[in-house]
Amino acid sequence: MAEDLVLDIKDLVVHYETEDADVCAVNGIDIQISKKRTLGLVGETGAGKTTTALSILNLIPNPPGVIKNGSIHLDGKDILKMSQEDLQKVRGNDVAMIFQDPMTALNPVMTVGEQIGESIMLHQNISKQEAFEKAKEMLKMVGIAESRAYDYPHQFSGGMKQRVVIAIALACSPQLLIADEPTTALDVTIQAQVLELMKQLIQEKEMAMLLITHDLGVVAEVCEDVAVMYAGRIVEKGTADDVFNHMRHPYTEGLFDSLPNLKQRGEQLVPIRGLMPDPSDLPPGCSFAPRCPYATEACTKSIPPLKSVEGSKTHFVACTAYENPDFSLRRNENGK
Ligand SMILES: Nc1ncnc2c1ncn2[C@@H]1O[C@H](COP(=O)(O)OP(=O)(O)OP(=O)(O)O)[C@@H](O)[C@H]1O
Ligand code: NI
Repeated sequence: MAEDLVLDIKDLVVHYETEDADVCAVNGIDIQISKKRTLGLVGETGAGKTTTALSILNLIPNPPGVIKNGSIHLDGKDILKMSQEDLQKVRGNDVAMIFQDPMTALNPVMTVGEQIGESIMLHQNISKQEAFEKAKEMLKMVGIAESRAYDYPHQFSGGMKQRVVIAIALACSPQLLIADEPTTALDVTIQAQVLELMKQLIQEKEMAMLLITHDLGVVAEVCEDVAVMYAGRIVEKGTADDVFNHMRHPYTEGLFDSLPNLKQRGEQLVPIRGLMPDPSDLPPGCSFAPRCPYATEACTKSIPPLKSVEGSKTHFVACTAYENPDFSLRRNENGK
């Protein structure tokens, strides 16, 4: 297991120190991802997901961003201690990142074949001609006819553009693929196809993937492991089965209750009351306490650590309520 570890983040703390505030975007998180596995990082807007992703490439804009603490090992190498030169190599060869809007990653005045070919040439010492032939193969791999290599991005639909972006990302055979809301801009049916493709490629190429999303439906589709992030902390993590079928954190329950598109739900949608706290002014104790239907005074006293759930090696939760051994979430009561 340990030798398969691709990404190992320990106690990462990232702030944005702006003129008028100290934004505590990421407040001490741990993430591990092994080969052939996908971890879904879920949470509301502003939870710190993208900040976490950018940290992995040491791409936090500085100023105002500052990585205050932590280590990030990629295949055993500490990213945060690397020289700029080594970092550049890692960015091109070991990690690839895909964003929500495929157009930002594509050049409108180059054919997609040329663009994929260019990415291949950055990593392999081959001629333009050979790279173009390989680009065609990559297109086929992502389900696009080879003949389309001669077309320009605007001739493709949104879903196909994102497939092209995936082909470019995979041209360097990265060990880790970071996908930040990769399908949010796509239609639901296309979304499922692109996710299915990514899932299949992770297995085939023996990569690891960090999939960032606010959509638990997407996580259910693709991820073996899940980390739920709230106000810069991971409040619950585990296998998809742990988090979907045996959830422990009131925030996770809140996310499920407010979700429109998960199969097993017959109930009414209930949004989580209130808003996530301002990360430059976090409340004392558990950050979710002000919105939590189960919160007691104890929850506002100290920040609950992420503790392993009794009897499980994979499931962790950060919630003071479990100091009472009889506590259980409303959703779990019937199932107990
Ligand atoms: N350059 C910046 N300067 C100041 N604050 C920033 C900067 N970038 C992000 N933040 C703040 O850091 C916090 C975390 O932002 P981040 O983008 O990591 O969240 P996220 O979980 O990815 O959200 P979303 O789902 O909206 O993409 C937010 O409060 C955000 O406003
Ligand atoms: Ni984001």
